[in-house]
Amino acid sequence: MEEVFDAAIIGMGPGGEVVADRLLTAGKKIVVFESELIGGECAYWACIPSKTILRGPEVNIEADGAAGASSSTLDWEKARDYRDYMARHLDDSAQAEGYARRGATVVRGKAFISGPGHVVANGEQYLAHHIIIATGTSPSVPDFPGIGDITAWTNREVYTLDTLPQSVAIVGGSAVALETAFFLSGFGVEVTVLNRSARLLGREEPEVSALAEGYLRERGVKVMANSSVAVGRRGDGGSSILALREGGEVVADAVIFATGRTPRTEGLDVARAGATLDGRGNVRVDEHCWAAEGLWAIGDVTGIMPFTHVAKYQGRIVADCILGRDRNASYDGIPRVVFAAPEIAAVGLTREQAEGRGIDAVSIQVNLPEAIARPWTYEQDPHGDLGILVDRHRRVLVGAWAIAPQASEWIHQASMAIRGETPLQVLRDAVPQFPSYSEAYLVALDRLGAAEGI
Ligand SMILES: Cc1cc2nc3c(=O)[nH]c(=O)nc-3n(C[C@H](O)[C@H](O)[C@H](O)COP(=O)(O)OP(=O)(O)OC[C@H]3O[C@@H](n4cnc5c(N)ncnc54)[C@H](O)[C@@H]3O)c2cc1C
Ligand SMILES: NC(=O)c1ccc[n+]([C@@H]2O[C@H](COP(=O)([O-])OP(=O)(O)OC[C@H]3O[C@@H](n4cnc5c(N)ncnc54)[C@H](O)[C@@H]3O)[C@@H](O)[C@H]2O)c1
Repeated sequence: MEEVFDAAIIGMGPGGEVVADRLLTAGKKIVVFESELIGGECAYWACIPSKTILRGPEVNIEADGAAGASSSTLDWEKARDYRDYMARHLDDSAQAEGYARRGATVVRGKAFISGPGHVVANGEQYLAHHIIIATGTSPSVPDFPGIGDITAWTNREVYTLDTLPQSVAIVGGSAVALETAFFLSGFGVEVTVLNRSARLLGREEPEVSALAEGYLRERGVKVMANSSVAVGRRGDGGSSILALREGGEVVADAVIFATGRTPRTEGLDVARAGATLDGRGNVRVDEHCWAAEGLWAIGDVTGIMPFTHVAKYQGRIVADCILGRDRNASYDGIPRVVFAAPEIAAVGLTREQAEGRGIDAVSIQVNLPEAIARPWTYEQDPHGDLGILVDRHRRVLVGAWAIAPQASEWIHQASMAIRGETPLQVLRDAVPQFPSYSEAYLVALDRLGAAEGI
């Protein structure tokens, strides 16, 4: 009789790994398929190398601000070597052995679905009661005349760089563009950001966009708004030249495309197991991440919130559902952080989104040095801002953003307040540590209360 697995996981990025781990812990028999490296985009070409390599420039900027400290020259070779160590030198053999040791069948190869409960890889067919699609995304690169003539990079090339270029043009204006601009400018590379819209981080509040752009410019990054590439060509000495639709040219050693992602669903044949794709190619799922009978999808391939923490969360949801613990996913209050210097963090709704949902929301922005002590003890030329958005009728927080040191950490208070729908009176009764950035929430709530009578 043919072997039937409890679950087949296609794609072993952070989402797939969480499901695999939970099902193995529960004693389930699983088969996992990975066409590249176990750990996915995040571990080798995205979150881990980028956050590792950004740390040096961040420390340097912070050292310049701290009384009695000073920045020192960054050592690219040492930073690069540590990045490579953190990205496991692109070697996942320990991961593969680890899963095999725990009883999983590990298949290296590109898998596709041949019918309900049927997966094929390397010409072999595997049967499973549940199939989990966790195939993530690939970079989308715009097509324009001459793109083949220039040095075009995506996150893959940038986060495995061996030698730094002297100059780059970054096309895009969101998380990858900003983090990459901070990283490269921190290491002395001349950076131009070509953003096709009027503002950076266009899904966030306009205040966030303006502050982010200001910090980028402070680091010497040239930001060109409303700019898109018409034609590319190779210049003398091997440079890449971009002619812009709006007129003018940008010359750089390389062009980095930070222009979003495309779900990896091509050739997967999800329809054979009853799933459907939306207009962008994402697998459609319900609140359990259920796509069809015996078929689930998690992570970036769902297009819901393309972050590692969300892929992992959806992995927990699916594992629980498969293990008979019915569970719904909720996407309220999930943090969105750009690891720049300072960190840019946001959570919940923007004013525009709140208005779109018919919420009567009021907001306030607090400049941290003017409101609390921590920025002054942290650095000599203190900076930072917090914005909050409150539902006037329900008297709960519905959104927040912070651009300040360590904002990726203390934004979680807003995250919990939004997810738990904590009443304002409870938030006002909180007793944050003195002197900490967290004190800013109290100031914001008090000022909003005084201004709006809530
Ligand atoms: C530069 C950059 C920085 C980022 N930084 C952060 C960050 O700091 N924090 C954060 O939360 N998010 C970050 N992200 C986003 C994060 O990388 C993704 O949200 C996350 O990797 C999604 O995980 P996933 O498991 O859905 O997919 P992936 O990590 O893409 O993994 C999918 C896996 O499936 C495999 N696969 C695909 N098709 C098949 C097939 N047919 N058969 C077998 N295997 C297949 C792939 O090889 C891959 O290993 C960043 C993204 C980029 C580009
Ligand atoms: N810290 C983090 O959590 C983190 C860090 C990096 C990336 N990510 C995630 O990775 C994913 C990819 O990030 P991203 O910044 O590449 O994508 P994105 O989809 O967030 O943004 C794409 C950007 O490229 C621009 N763009 C798209 N097509 C263009 C074109 N033809 N010409 C010029 N500009 C164009 C868009 O206007 C936008 O600014 C996102 O989901 C992001 O959330 C997360």
